Order: sequence, then C-alpha cells, then structure tokens
Amino acid sequence: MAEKLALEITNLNFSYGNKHVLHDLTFTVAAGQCCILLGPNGAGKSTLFSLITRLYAHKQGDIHLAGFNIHKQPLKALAQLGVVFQQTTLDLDLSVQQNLRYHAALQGMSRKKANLGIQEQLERLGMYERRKEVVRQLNGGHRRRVEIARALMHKPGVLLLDEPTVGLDAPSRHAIVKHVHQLAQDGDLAVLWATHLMDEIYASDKVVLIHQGAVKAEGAVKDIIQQTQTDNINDAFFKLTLGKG
Ligand SMILES: Nc1ncnc2c1ncn2[C@@H]1O[C@H](COP(=O)(O)OP(=O)(O)OP(=O)(O)O)[C@@H](O)[C@H]1O
Repeated sequence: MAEKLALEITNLNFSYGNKHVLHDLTFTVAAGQCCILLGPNGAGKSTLFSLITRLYAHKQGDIHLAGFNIHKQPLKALAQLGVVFQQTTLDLDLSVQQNLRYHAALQGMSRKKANLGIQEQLERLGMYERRKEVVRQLNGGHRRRVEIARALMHKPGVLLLDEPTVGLDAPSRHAIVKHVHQLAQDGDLAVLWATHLMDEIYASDKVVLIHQGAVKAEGAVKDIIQQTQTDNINDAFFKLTLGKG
C-alpha cells in the first residue's frame, strides 16, 4: 500500500535579501513516521520551520500539508499542523489546564471539546494528574510535555518540533524523545523533529540531513550509514557536513 504523505517539501528555495539559504529542498514525511531533520547550526532548520508555519512566505517551490498547498489552501493546510517552538510560549503564572484552555479558546474550540482534548493529550503525555499545577512549578521537561499536548489538541496530522530538548537534563531529554516517538507510532502522526543531537535518533526513524541549506542525505538511518560507508549515524553526519570520516 502507498504511504500516506503528511508533509511534502518540493524544490523549496528561500533567501534573506540576497542571501540564498535554502537550495531546492525536497523531502517527504509520511503519516506515522518520525523524521529527524538533522543539521549543524546555520543549516536552515529554523528557516524551513518558519516557511512551513507561514511566518515567512516562499516564492519558489511548494509545501503541502496532508495534500493541501500552504499558499493555495492555507486554512486547510495549517489546520493539519501542530508546532512546538524552540522558545517556550507558555504563561508561567497559569496552570497547565488554564494554558491549554486559553489556547483552545483561541482556536475556537467549545469548552466541552477543549476539556476532552486536554484530558486526552495530557493523559498520553503522563501529565493529566498535574493539570492544576502552575507551569512555573514544573521542570523544563514537563513544560515541554505541556507544549506538545497543546500542539496536538486540534488533532493535527503533522507535528513540528524545533530542537525541543534544548536546555533539558538527560533524563528529561530521554523522556521527551521517547514520548514523541511513541506519539508517531501510536497514531497517524507525522513528526518533523529538528536537532543536531545524534542521540535523539531512533533506528526506525527517517533522517533528512541538511547542510548549508541543501539536503545531503535522506532515508532510513541504516541506509545513510551504508551510503556514506560509515559505522554509525554520528560518523555519517561528520562525513557529510565536514567531509571527515
Ligand atoms: N533573519 C535572518 N536574516 C538573515 N539571515 C538569516 C536570518 N535568519 C537566519 N539567517 C541565516 O540563514 C541561515 C540558516 O539559518 P537557520 O537559523 O535557519 O539555521 P538552523 O539550522 O536553524 O541553525 P540553528 O541550529 O543555529 O538554529 C544561516 O546562514 C543564518 O545565518
């Protein structure tokens, strides 16, 4: 059976003024797939996320979410998108539940639907018992889980996470990585996870390696290792980005 494509990036180009930073980027993420967007600092990961979320508009290439072109059918396309940004955007003085209710109200969800969504998402992330706690009291890892729950409340088909483990300690990082992989596996959720940390990659993941705004390798972890004739994804990364290995 053909894969159901949730995110399609096709020949995408982007410049800041006359600085051309994305070069003919093309790759796909299927429903149920966890795709690691791996790239060193300055590779273009955040720029790509800004284009997918329509913070910036691209002039060349296409982005489709669940088959909807983000230029031609922006509302339908963006309804398929959940995003966890690098910087936290929770209100620290509100409880977990209040943060999520506020977000649900902005999305135009009824109170009943919001409550059901909040319960469902917080339970999946092991945070439902903590819904009445003020966010300021939560550690970084638990705050991240609340942000993931918030991003999933409207049941998007695609979840973008921009370096979501920055600043977290090792156990919290490990827990977030595990949770997100589980979310992709359990549902039909396509995950695009930007990172430069190799230990966040599972063997079952798809990897898109970008460097200087261009895709240098795309595929299953084992295929990239084979293509680069290296022993592990770490060495493959260094070979493709530094020409070493
Ligand atoms: N607002 C901007 N104006 C001009 N150039 C920019 C701007 N934002 C990013 N860039 C440049 O675009 C390129 C890609 O940057 P981007 O932030 O997308 O990379 P990144 O992979 O997200 O890096 P990091 O891991 O450091 O966040 C870099 O050369 C960067 O200097």
